[in-house]
Amino acid sequence: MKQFNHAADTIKLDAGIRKILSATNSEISVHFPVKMDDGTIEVFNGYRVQHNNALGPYKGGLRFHPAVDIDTARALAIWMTWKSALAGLPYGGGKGGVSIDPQAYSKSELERITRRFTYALGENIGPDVDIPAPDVNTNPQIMAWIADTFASTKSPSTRMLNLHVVTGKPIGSGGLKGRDRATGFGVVASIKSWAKLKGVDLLNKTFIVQGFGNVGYWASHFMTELGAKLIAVQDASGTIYNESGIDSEQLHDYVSINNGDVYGYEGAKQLENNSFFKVECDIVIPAALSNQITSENADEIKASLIAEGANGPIDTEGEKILLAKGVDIIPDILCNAGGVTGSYYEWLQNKRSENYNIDTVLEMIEEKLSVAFSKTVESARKYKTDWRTGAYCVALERIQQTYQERGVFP
Ligand SMILES: NC(=O)C1=CN([C@@H]2O[C@H](COP(=O)(O)OP(=O)(O)OC[C@H]3O[C@@H](n4cnc5c(N)ncnc54)[C@H](OP(=O)(O)O)[C@@H]3O)[C@@H](O)[C@H]2O)C=CC1
Ligand SMILES: O=C(O)CCC(=O)C(=O)O
Repeated sequence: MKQFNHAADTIKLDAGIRKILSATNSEISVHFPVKMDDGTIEVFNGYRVQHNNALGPYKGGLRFHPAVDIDTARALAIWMTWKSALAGLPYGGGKGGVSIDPQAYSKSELERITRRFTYALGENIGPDVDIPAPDVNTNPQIMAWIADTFASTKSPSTRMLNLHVVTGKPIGSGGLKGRDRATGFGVVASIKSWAKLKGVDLLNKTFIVQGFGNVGYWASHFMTELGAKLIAVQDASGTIYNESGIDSEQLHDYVSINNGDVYGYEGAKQLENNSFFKVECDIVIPAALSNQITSENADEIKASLIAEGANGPIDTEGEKILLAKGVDIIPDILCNAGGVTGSYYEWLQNKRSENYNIDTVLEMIEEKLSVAFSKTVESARKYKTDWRTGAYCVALERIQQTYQERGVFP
């Protein structure tokens, strides 16, 4: 809300629209029972927050993590509204999840948890209402279970018209070729735009990545393709470092047989967790959770660029320190918008019964992000402000325009 208020002041946002955007439209909290493998019943807490739908159906991921609660879902839903608006997509913002550690459950328990959660959400989601997608600890398999459960509540004649209730599905179930890499690809597309703007050659530039899941791995993959060198990675299991470079593909193979963890990878040495952000490098890519860079560690960062793959990785105090040091920050709502943009093309291909090829998808994502990057930089120049505020201003102006054209009530 601090970020929103600052941008709202900057563009002198209409007072009524400011009130509307300061509140969420709805906050759904469900408690649903699931039978465990041993026959006992557990009751889970799930959330879906729908912030605003002035531009189109609510859109945003579902997270399965012990830290998910209504506040997390609210912050993430609000960011989705700005992100979709900035990328020029016909969506509003929503986000949600279930408060669980998925590692504590078997695959069949996770399937039942996902299906009961979907059932509990009922008509609050739908292809033209609110369209979930993958986020932390959720994946194409989970999306397929959601699509199947949601569609099975419809009459047989309309079942197939409901599968795009979620994006990020497996390819065989209407998923988009390239949605798996869309967010990491978009992070690197934004870094390329930054490099072009600043006249920086990315060849041999060093980078570090926090989080080596979907976003962290694919960002590393595309950075490596450009000739940049990955030198440190941190995930929940620990921190690894090799100044001569870490092979992102080998690490990915290792992680996939090591319970998702980078810890123990032989091609690098282990570091203390609190040394991660101190690593001497050119670019930092946070791709894990929120509030990782704060007033406690912002001063330790030596890079000239932070590309926010994660949502909200830098808190407002940490950001002030970084901006004062002259560090460039590509804000989350721009930098990680490749994911929701890929989701948009999946939704569109489902609606149109089409099947895009991967080169077309990546081209379309890069084009949208390059436009969003230019608009952000222009807006920051116009309002003499930082890039995050510039990006918010673009998003808020678009939403303000729609309210002013249509009247206050969507
Ligand atoms: N998936 C998408 O399309 C999009 C994701 N995002 C954002 O990107 C971020 C990552 O999402 P995604 O890659 O999908 O999620 P994944 O679940 O695929 O990966 C999450 C990664 O974060 C690591 N992690 C978790 N907790 C910590 C911690 N305390 N310290 C360091 N690392 C940690 C995990 O480590 P471990 O495996 O050891 O638990 C894992 O490597 C999130 O902020 C998400 O909201 C943004 C836009 C789209
Ligand atoms: O793909 C989507 O719809 C949303 C992705 C997401 O949750 C995000 O951008 O944070």
